[in-house]
Amino acid sequence: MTSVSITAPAKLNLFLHINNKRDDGYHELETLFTFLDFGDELTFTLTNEKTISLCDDNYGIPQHDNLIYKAALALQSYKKVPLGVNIKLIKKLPMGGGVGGGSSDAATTLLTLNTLWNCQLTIAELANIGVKLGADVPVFIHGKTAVAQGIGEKLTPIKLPKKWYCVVFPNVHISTAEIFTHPDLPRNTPKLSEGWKLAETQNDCEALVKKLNSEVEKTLLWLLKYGPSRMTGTGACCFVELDSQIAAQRVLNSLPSCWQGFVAPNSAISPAHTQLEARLK
Ligand SMILES: C[C@](O)(CO)[C@H](O)COP(=O)(O)OP(=O)(O)OC[C@H]1O[C@@H](n2ccc(N)nc2=O)[C@H](O)[C@@H]1O
Ligand SMILES: Nc1ncnc2c1ncn2[C@@H]1O[C@H](COP(=O)(O)OP(=O)(O)OP(=O)(O)O)[C@@H](O)[C@H]1O
Repeated sequence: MTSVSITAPAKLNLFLHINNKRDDGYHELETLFTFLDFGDELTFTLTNEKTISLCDDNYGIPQHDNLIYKAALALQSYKKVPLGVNIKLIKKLPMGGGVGGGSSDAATTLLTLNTLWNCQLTIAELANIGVKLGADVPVFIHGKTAVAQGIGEKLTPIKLPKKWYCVVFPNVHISTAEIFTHPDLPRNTPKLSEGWKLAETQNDCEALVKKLNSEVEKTLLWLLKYGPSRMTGTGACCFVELDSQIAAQRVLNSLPSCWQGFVAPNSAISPAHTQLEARLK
């Protein structure tokens, strides 16, 4: 049976501005997404029955709630696919960490099964299925470093220099919904003007998350020793950007044992796309 392993990469929000709250409760954002060359590992094995099954070393998410299962089911129903799949997940990305693990798993599932099940959907069609699973899924489907607007689905690709990141998970899981519904969240950052500079941006969730979670505040302060530190998404992961692998690894080597972390370079194209393309050649 055909079997293929593909990475579901982490993302970082290099900045995250909240411009407005919409009537449906979602927020208008401007955010810069970059992918990291590090992520969950998903192995897909096709089956002749229509069953979709997931094996995930018990991460505590029931199968029917898992975004991987939901993504596979959504594509199978949309294209009336007569085949099934067994999916094995090796989870490396912290859940509720702001690195988009669940969304990335869902996007990698849609991209890979589109190929393995020969669905022939376009990227736009897959993103349309994906956005119903989460606001972050489309950027992983498009797979290019981009500034996102809307709720995160209107994407403008952008080029960034290669950098290395040390990403730290302070062992607190933060609910995205809790932050977005909090009365103290700032929601009126003006839209970016032409010629904006990264140094003039911020993460609008950071002050609130720091106030609610002292571990996040401690992590940001600790990282400041090595360079400007920032939180990704609604947290809890925080990162520092460095010019070399050696410098990033040095930060990780001195990480207090109460936190976890990883080092990775950014990747202009999502590793999931690069791996799938290499497989198709
Ligand atoms: C904050 C980010 O991580 C930035 O990348 C994302 O926008 C969140 O994306 P996500 O986790 O895929 O979000 P969803 O699963 O769609 O939504 C989680 C929760 O966040 C809120 N949410 C999400 C995105 C957005 N633009 N406005 C929101 O208010 C939703 O009301 C929902 O209650
Ligand atoms: N395959 C999956 N991996 C991780 N979380 C999943 C998955 N499927 C469903 N979820 C649910 O989605 C929630 C958010 O998970 P995720 O790891 O994507 O958070 P996050 O990194 O904070 O995302 P974001 O930055 O997009 O808000 C989890 O708490 C979990 O309940």
